[in-house]
Amino acid sequence: MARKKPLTLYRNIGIIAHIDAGKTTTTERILYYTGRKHQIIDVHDTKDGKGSTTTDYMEQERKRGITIQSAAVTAEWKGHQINVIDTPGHVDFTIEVNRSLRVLDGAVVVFDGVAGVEPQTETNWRLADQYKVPRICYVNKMDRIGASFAHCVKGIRERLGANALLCQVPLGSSDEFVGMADLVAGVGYLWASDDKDSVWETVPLDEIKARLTFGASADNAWIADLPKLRQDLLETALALDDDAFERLLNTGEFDPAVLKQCIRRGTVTGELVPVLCGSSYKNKGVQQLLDAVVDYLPYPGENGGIAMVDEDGNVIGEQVVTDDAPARALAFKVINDQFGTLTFCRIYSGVIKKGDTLLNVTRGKKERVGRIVEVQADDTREIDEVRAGDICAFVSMKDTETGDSLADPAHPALLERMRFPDPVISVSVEPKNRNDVDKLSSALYKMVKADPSLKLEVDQETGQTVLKGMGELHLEVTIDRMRTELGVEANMGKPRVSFREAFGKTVEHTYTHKKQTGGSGQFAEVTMIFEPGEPGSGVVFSDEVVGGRVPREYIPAVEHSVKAESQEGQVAGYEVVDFKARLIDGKYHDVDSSALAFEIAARQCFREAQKLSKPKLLEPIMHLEVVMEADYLGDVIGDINRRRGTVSDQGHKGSSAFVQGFVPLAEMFGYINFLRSATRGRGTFTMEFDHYEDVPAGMVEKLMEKEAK
Ligand SMILES: Nc1nc2c(ncn2[C@@H]2O[C@H](COP(=O)(O)OP(=O)(O)OP(=O)(O)O)[C@@H](O)[C@H]2O)c(=O)[nH]1
Repeated sequence: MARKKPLTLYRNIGIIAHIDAGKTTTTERILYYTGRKHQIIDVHDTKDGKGSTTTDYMEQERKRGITIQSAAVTAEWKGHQINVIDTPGHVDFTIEVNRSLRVLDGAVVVFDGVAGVEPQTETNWRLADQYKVPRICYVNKMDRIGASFAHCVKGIRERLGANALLCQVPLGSSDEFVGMADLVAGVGYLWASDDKDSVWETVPLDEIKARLTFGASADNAWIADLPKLRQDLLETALALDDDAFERLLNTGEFDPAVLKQCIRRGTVTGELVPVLCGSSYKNKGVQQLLDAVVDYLPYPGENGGIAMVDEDGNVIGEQVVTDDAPARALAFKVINDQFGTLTFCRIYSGVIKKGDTLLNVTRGKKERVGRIVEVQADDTREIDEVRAGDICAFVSMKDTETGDSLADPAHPALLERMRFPDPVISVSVEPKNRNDVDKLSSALYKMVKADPSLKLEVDQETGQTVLKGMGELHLEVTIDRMRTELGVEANMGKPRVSFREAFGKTVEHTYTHKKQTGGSGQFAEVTMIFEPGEPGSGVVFSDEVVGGRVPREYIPAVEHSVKAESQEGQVAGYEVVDFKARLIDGKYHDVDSSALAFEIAARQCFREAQKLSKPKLLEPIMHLEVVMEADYLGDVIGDINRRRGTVSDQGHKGSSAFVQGFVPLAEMFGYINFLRSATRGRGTFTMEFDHYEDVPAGMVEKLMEKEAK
């Protein structure tokens, strides 16, 4: 069967922003205006427990009012199929944004018109840069008191470094926000009311001023400048087309279709970032935003295909987005709910039908395609086939995890993998009810499978199950979700920092393992050099033995033993990272040597060498940004210094102040409580992992004492 809708009529977009900028509200309006939903339920209402928005369907989302789970929803607009992924704003869930960006073709970045560019917007913006995702900026909440389009645009230009192209400017702000000037079409839109079905009147640009009755606040200065702003837009956009640009300069004329093509080309290549405005809550600007998604964001493949890699991750080719190629898809999210496993995939090429068999190339396992569903948040619709460019979920796949490549078994190919950060914080987890041990481990396994920024370990000494993640909230939410989604209740221990250890200097060391027990004995000797490596270089083993002084068959035992032992360092039992272990010499005995003897010798050699190397303890350092009223700035900075932090930037944004800096995670537990009391509940902060750093010499014991409590 041929394709029903050409690829050019598809848009796979993400909605990304800082927490509370209005992503969920905007997604809800998109669903309303595209006719998928007939009643608007506001986030305001759900926080009061009055209803449920389509994307915030999980209980704890309603409770916390933040979108934890990103959900993919499908909508139709002017003949286009728009797949929207709503992503959470909280930094502990960056992973959600990360994996969405990997499979999307374009993004709408939502700003709170009052707050402007916020820390998480910056983080997400940089991620979108990394994945080269074309963007449109939508300055939301123009109806709020204090909204300033000018301030927001300044932030987009200066803090994000974007070549912002003003395609719209607001007409009025806060309760005077009545519409917008569309600089591309050269007209203004004035809404009759805030009602969701309110219509707008289209007014010529030069009549706008006369129609507006409100005063000249700073953010209304635009209104006097509309003709100039339009000229700026024309010149910036048409500069991408030599002929059109020349015509504009010589005659003042241009073809509106060419103007849109230029904006589209500039957006797709990342040279331009169109800026729009509106108020999703007051139902203004969402239809225009949808128009811009269709007009300016790329269709699947317009911006190139997806990289294919070899087993070491080296790029070996590109898969073009087309139906006429073997099936290739990337799993970007796995959700377990009461109906089983949903594996969300982006199809890059080919056609996949119900009943097909695919190869999970990453794991070398076959997967049968049972049911295929298109997802409209908590509502799913079954479909028979999916094609290049589609986003869908496969039901009941067994072995596929986030980041895995699926392909036609006759044409396997690995697609570029997603990168996930290592977790920096851990908690011990035990079942509330003693009989639930098995249920808990299977639930934890499911959670970890669905979220690659979680890790599960067993503490060697205590035998406790340890869950590792990206932040306190991340772990709390995971435990909460196990309860609500899988019905397993668990108790969490105290959150602990994932410290690491490293060799302090290069050490050469020999260890002889000799044991005589009755008959046969044990004998092995190894001489090894341990060298500290660059951050991120990992554990590298090299066999440099000459003349068979350690027989070949025992070398894997040495390597295995060093790697296993590096999981528990000599400073305080943390993983030892980034070193090179060189096996340079050794001795053996014809009768008494064995793999086990060499394993023991290597283990002891590693332990003693690490102790001799003046080992270092490393701790995760977080990037922190705090926003508060200016009066509290001094207290907040003083506190950062007390927590062994450093301030990298500080300043004022309107009546509020901000401070940025770096702080050790070990000093940051419960920071929210400090901030609440120090700022009378008005301060907010975001924090994310930045890098590992040596713990200062005098602090190691103190920290370890604190950890032991
Ligand atoms: N005044 C005003 N409030 C808005 C607007 N859009 C959203 N809000 C409100 O802002 C709050 C946050 O909106 P959400 O849509 O939940 O924001 P979000 O970005 O999805 O938040 P997270 O999912 O928690 O990251 C809610 O109380 C919304 O009603 C707007 O245009 N104007």
